[in-house]
Amino acid sequence: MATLTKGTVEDARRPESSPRPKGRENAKDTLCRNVTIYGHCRYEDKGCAFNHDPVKSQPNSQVESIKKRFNIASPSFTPSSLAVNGNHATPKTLGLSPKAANAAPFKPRTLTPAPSVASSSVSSTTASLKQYNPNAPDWIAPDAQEFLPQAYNSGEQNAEYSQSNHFDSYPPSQVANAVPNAADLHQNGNMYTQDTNGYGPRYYSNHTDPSHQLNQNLYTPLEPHREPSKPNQRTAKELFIPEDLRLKLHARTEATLRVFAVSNTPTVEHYHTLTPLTSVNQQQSQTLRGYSSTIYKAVSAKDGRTYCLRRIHDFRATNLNENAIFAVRQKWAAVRNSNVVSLHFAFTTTNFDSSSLVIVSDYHPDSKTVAEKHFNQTPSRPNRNAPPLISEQTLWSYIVQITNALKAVHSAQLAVRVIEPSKVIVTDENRIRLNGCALEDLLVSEIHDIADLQRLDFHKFGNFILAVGTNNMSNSSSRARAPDVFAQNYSKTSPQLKIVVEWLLDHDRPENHEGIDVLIKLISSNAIDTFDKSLHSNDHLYFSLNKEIENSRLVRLMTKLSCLNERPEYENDRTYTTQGSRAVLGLFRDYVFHQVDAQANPVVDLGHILSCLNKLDAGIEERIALTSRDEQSVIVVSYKELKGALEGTWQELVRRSTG
Ligand SMILES: Nc1ncnc2c1ncn2[C@@H]1O[C@H](COP(=O)(O)OP(=O)(O)OP(=O)(O)O)[C@@H](O)[C@H]1O
Repeated sequence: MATLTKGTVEDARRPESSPRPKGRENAKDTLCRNVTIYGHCRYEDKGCAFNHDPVKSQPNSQVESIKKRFNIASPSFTPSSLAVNGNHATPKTLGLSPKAANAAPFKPRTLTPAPSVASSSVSSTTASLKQYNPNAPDWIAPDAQEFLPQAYNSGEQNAEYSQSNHFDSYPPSQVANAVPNAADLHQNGNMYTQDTNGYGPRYYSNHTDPSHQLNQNLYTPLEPHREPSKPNQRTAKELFIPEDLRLKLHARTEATLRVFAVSNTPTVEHYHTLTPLTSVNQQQSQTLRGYSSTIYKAVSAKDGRTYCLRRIHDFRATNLNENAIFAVRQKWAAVRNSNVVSLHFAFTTTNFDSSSLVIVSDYHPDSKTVAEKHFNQTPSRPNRNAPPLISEQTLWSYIVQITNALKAVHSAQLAVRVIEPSKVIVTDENRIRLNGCALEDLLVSEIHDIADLQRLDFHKFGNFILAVGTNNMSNSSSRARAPDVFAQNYSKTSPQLKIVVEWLLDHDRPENHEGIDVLIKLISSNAIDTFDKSLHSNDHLYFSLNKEIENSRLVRLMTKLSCLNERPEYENDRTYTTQGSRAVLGLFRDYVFHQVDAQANPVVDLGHILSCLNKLDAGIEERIALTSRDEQSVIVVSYKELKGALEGTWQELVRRSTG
């Protein structure tokens, strides 16, 4: 890296001018500045009196020493104008320090052997500084661990990650405060104790040669092949999560956070901020064994998560089936299946205006019941007699998912008992979950044989498919005709569908003992199709996640830069951000974010910003010229050096932080 301070920048800005030494006596011993700056001097053969051979001008050991001393840590680099908190500081205050000015020829005073570049360390750097100027301030940041690619070895990878806490610079306690459930993240993913910017080893074991270094500063297009768009057709959106996915996740966040400004709902047990999800009309319907019910989302004071509370109105404690309450806590809470809404526990309360039974389950934001999704008549579908048919593919997907749910429930020696379009919720595109589990058990205290209840689950499952496939969830007389209507709708395209529905409906006969495994065989071919689609969608999410990894490392990087830049109050040192590594980082911030054009209009170029930050994060060898705002100081620095400066300064800050 070349550091050009006020003394030298004059020459740097004068296009390769002939040097004008004042005293020519010792000129032959002095290395020509054009050689220092440009690598050669045009006036070498035209009478320039200075020395043009760096090797001759210095004893061998000193050449390396010079290189080393003129680096980002060199005390002579103090930009003459670096803004403090956005204000342009006066060049006088922040200009070239007198000590640095004394160092103009960059000539070592003593001819001691220089330490090798490879073994640079705090002490060696400081030592060379002392040779250069014994009075140089010791503000140099401690050397950071440079990005040194390691041989990739999956077995050792985790060990390395867990040990390399020197990269982890975010104090865990602060993260825990900022991110809810950070403790879980620590346990499960050790997410915040890894290499800060997400860089661990990226080498394959047979590619240990550093010349095979990967371009880690580039976004990695992992998606499957598609027609490449022209550069002018590319948009910033391609760098981020797909718009439809973003909107979907955003809608979920909104649904979770949305509450009424004024609410008179009470707090029950440790659940507060109860917000009804059921409309008033829905509350009045008494579809649950004559009880009316209301669904709330509520926040648990214990863990801060949002749960779903189903309140059964006017439920007398004397009707309570204690065995069922116990089963919810013990058995149902243990059923964890991707197609069942997980139950947690149930309790009675008098905190509402009447005594109530409350069942606590997982909350799935922005979900609808199957009835709401498929049976609602809308103005766009005025012909009630001919609602659009649900596709065969969706129907198979529902069958496979409910079979998966029943497999888990029946294996736990339980029965669902309520499988209706209003008690199955759609939580994503065609993703359904049984939402009526344990309801009947809690509301009715009759004791039944579990095998009978499981058999009836199949029959109810068959009725559910009929209702969805015929777009009819109404009374039993129309249900009687449902199999024929269903057959008309689907038998031509999928005879197997008819066979499965008939098999399910046949379970109203007590002597039918065929269980879930027979059903799984019947639907196996379609289960494979559904599985394949699910894997495809999983892949798609991974592609999106990959982009977010690239972006999240930049957030961490920007967090560091923001913490380091402009800290005039730090240790009461108003010059903290205006010297050495911090000053260079300040210039880099200007270079990345505060670009202007020739007319001083701001240039906002996302591509430039992302590319610079990625290069910094990867610490590549590419060099850039950073210029102070008053254009009086220029420093040529590589991203690798910038990264070292950033990490070192950050480590220093974290060590001193009280967090
Ligand atoms: N666990 C849950 N997470 C998120 N939303 C839910 C959950 N359970 C139900 N909901 C939503 O609450 C609303 C009401 O659900 P509910 O099960 O009471 O259906 P319903 O049509 O009102 O049935 P009923 O008329 O039998 O009470 C629906 O919009 C549903 O999507």
